[in-house]
Amino acid sequence: MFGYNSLKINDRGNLEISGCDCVELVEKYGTPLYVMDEAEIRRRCREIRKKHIDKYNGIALYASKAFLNKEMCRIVKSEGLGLDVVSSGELYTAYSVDFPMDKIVFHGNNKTIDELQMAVELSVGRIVLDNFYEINMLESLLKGKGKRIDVQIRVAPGIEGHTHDYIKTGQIDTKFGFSLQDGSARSAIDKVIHSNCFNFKGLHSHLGSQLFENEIYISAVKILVEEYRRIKELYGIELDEINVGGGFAIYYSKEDERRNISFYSDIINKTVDKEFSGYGLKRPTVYIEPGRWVVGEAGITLYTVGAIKEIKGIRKYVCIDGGMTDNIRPSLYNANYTAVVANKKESEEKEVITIAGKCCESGDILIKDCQLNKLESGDILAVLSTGAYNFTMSSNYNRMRRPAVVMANKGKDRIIVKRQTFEDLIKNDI
Ligand SMILES: Cc1ncc(COP(=O)(O)O)c(C=O)c1O
Ligand SMILES: N[C@@H](CCCC[NH3+])C(=O)O
Repeated sequence: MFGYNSLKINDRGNLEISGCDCVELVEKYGTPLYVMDEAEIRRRCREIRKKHIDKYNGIALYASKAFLNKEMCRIVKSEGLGLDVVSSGELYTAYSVDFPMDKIVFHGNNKTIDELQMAVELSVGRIVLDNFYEINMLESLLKGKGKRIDVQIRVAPGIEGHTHDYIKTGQIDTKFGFSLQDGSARSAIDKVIHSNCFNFKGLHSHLGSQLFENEIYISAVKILVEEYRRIKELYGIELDEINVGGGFAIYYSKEDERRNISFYSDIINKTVDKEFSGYGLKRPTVYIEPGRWVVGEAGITLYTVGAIKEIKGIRKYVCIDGGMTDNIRPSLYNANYTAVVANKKESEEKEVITIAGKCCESGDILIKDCQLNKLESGDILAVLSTGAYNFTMSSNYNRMRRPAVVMANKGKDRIIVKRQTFEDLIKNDI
């Protein structure tokens, strides 16, 4: 269905995800409900293993901000990928299930002293240095301990991807990393090389998210290799690693083309081969950090249709029992999604509707003007490709309770995150 591996319509006319009937899932767990296809997540992890780790001797970190909870950590651990974390909360979640700490890379543009301390104490694999404030804090922490840690330095290469402004990160004007244009990256490199607290492993750049082109990674590698050449010339050092970040795109709606991992990993690795050998430099280990690509298409959200309001000649609103609290992306980035009716066969009778959430915001619209089967109150609606940046960006606005997350796997389902209760909502209130 739409080329999704996870989804099909079964004999009853119901949507099925990884062999689980969505109507039965709703009867069992209620709505709104996030459902993730475990087999699809694992298939994607294995594709990354085969097409990047094994093929190019590379390293892949799952960017945990896309979708994280204890069970996801266990899956990533069992598939042998590393983890990119950006906060002590993400790190703690991984720690709680014995995720191998040496496979964790700690990012972030404003890590606190407590976070750095935790990262050092737990001996995470790499810290990605983002600014001078952090370098100084880490040095003072490490000096006391007589410890040296492995670091990468994040640089902003000064190139712009074709994606929403809010999810571009490679341009000059960004809060992330050291600028290559104004000399701050070079000062940071100098400081790190001369410090006896750090083992400088390589440079990191992340260009943005939902990037459909792969040429942008060629540009990034070409810019970064210049620095590797300069570092060798100036300091006589050849760095072991290069980290090109994540950003690989997925299918949300019919404007999007589906990308496989090789579309990105081949061009990245081949460019690294060519550029580094071109300068007579040793080939560094290539790190990639996909988040969305691993989980995005493996997830759907199920809703129950409630109120339906038609403004004659203008618009028909079909309201669902969730909205911007479980999927902020349409309101935040004008993101497009695809919806399907999950509890009845496709019929001839179609209509153009706008799917609205139940929050007190006019902007709480999940999909504007989409064509669907005629819907009635009580029908089940599925929004597709919600596996990334939905659960992790959910909120309690309007005191909505965060939905449960169910893992579907070849006809079996299990709850991996419980639905919040009313008691959860007030438990920290004094
Ligand atoms: C440093 C870093 N790495 C990886 C990612 C993962 O991005 P994506 O989910 O687009 O692959 C992000 C988020 O954009 C990021 O900031
Ligand atoms: N949260 C964003 C992507 C940002 C990724 C993290 N740097 C999204 O939903 O598309």
